[in-house]
Amino acid sequence: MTRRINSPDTDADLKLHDCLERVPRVSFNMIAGAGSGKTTSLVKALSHVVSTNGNALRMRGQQIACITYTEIAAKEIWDDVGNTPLIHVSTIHSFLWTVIKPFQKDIKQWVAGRITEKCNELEEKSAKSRTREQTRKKIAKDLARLKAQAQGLDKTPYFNYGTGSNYAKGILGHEDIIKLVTASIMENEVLRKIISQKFPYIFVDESQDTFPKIVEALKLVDSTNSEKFCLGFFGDPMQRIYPTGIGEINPVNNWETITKPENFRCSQQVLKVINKIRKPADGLEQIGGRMEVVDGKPMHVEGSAQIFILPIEGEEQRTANLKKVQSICAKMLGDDNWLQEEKIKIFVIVHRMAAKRLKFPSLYAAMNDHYASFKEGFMDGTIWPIKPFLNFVLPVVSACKANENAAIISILRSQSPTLSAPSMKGAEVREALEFLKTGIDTLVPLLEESSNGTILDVFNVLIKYGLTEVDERILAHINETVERIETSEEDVEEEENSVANEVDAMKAYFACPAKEFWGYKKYFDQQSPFATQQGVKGAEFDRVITILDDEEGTHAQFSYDKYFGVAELSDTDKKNVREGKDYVVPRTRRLFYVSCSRARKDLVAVYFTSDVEKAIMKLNEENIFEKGKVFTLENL
Ligand SMILES: Nc1ncnc2c1ncn2[C@@H]1O[C@H](COP(=O)(O)OP(=O)(O)OP(=O)(O)O)[C@@H](O)[C@H]1O
Repeated sequence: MTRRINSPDTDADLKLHDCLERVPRVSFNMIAGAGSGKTTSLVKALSHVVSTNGNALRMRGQQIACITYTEIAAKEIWDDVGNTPLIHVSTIHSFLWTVIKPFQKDIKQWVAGRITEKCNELEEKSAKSRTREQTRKKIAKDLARLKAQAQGLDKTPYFNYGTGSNYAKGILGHEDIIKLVTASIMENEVLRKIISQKFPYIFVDESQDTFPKIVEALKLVDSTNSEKFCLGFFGDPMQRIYPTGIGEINPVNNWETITKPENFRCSQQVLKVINKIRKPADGLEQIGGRMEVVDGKPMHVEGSAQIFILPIEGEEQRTANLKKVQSICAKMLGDDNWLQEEKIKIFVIVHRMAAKRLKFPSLYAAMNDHYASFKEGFMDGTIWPIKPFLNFVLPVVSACKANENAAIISILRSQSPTLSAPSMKGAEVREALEFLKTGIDTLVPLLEESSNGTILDVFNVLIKYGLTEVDERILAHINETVERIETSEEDVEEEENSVANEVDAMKAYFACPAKEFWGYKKYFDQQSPFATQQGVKGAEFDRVITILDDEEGTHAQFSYDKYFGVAELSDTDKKNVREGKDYVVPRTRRLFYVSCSRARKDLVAVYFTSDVEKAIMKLNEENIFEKGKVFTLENL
């Protein structure tokens, strides 16, 4: 068992354990600030149920469900609770799929309805007089595709869950899974009973970012079988990052609300900063702070928190200044770890900034700037254009560099179409291996640091030597057989997802230097010091640099200049304020809160702004960082 399980029970833990033991069961909502040990309480609750009720659950074939926001978080919790089969830890999509997958007949029926719904939407759009001819052409194609899929449904034997829906292939994407399962739960009492019987406990971590529809559906499962079912949410509305998240969850009458006043993560200086950031939002002030045993006695960790306000300047100058900040911190704090990449974490607002610094800017731009459908899957490595690199090129070239011949042969055996010919025997195998060796000898130099080889060059080698299967969609773009249909500008979503954009993205992708994939891989494997401010929820690090830079961000959602009062609010912002809606200032405050609260010991904010003078004035007024902890270019 790990540290999390071993940390002492707090009052909140005792209250929670009481909810778990009471008959009839009591659902609860744990709401507490950053680093207060919500995930720790969750892990301890899981362990508590296993030890008090495990045998009964085992006998009835029941499990405790724990829903996390990311696969990484799921793995961490899974490791924490010691991998027991009584606990089902997964992301929400994967959990919902577990719930619905036995009902294949109903899924097929729902898909048929969904296709009809999509067709109706398209037909309505096509019928509108302002729809342009080009858009109509695309709609006609989409309609034909959907109708073909509807006809092919009978032949689809089984539906599965994937990243994007492809009904003909029996794949349901994330969006469809959410729609399908929430609708089924809301409409079907039997399904609700089945869920609560199979999973008599369902816990949701990071509940502030859960879709409202899912919360509603789970609440209904709770009320359907409340005597024997326990639903528990663990969250912090101040840490809501995504606009689709529910934020605050309204408890139902008989639910317990559990709060945690402490912060166990942050040093004294960091705690002061995050309390001040939070003050204008809901005023919650955490107490305590990180403890360490010094000379046998538990002591508060003092730590440090400072901000550097620097001019925007060019990209190179910014990178140079960031290095200088690290040097100053090393000197000021007497800690050389600030100079080592693996000992610090740098939070950027968008991946693009990390991409520039890790030397994959064109690859990033190709996958982000043209075609909306590629964006999301690029950063988690799930989109089809990059699969041959992740599954074949990078592992093979790495194995070549390390002289691991057995690994190369094993990859080729499982992937190479040249080797898969059923008739291959004796001499033919030898010849094929020679041929593949020539292919690999041609491939490796294309990925060298000194090479100008492009991604298209790499694909040509893969195809010529039959090193690995290349997806039909990639082949179609290489052979330029994908028709470039322009869409009108009247529909942004349509525009972002048009075939023309896919063609542009693939063209830009093919032209990228292949060697950029090394930087991408480092980032993707989380081996670089960079992470995004949105992506670090739930994590913690000793030394944190968080970069506040509106120039780098293309997100209109966040603006540090507006947050600090350096830039004026736009008319839309003002309208949102008047209407009491969420807007850029609270949104940026929450992002700032999440990133600063990741620091266990030292926190450095580096704020790049076009108006340094005004920023200094505003920060001194705000007093988030103590006097003497606001530095400028002169201090570097
Ligand atoms: N009862 C406790 N005693 C001592 N340390 C604790 C306790 N609970 C949690 N911690 C430590 O505090 C840190 C934060 O815990 P945890 O990640 O569970 O907090 P959280 O509330 O889920 O954080 P966040 O919402 O900011 O992601 C971890 O290092 C954890 O080990």
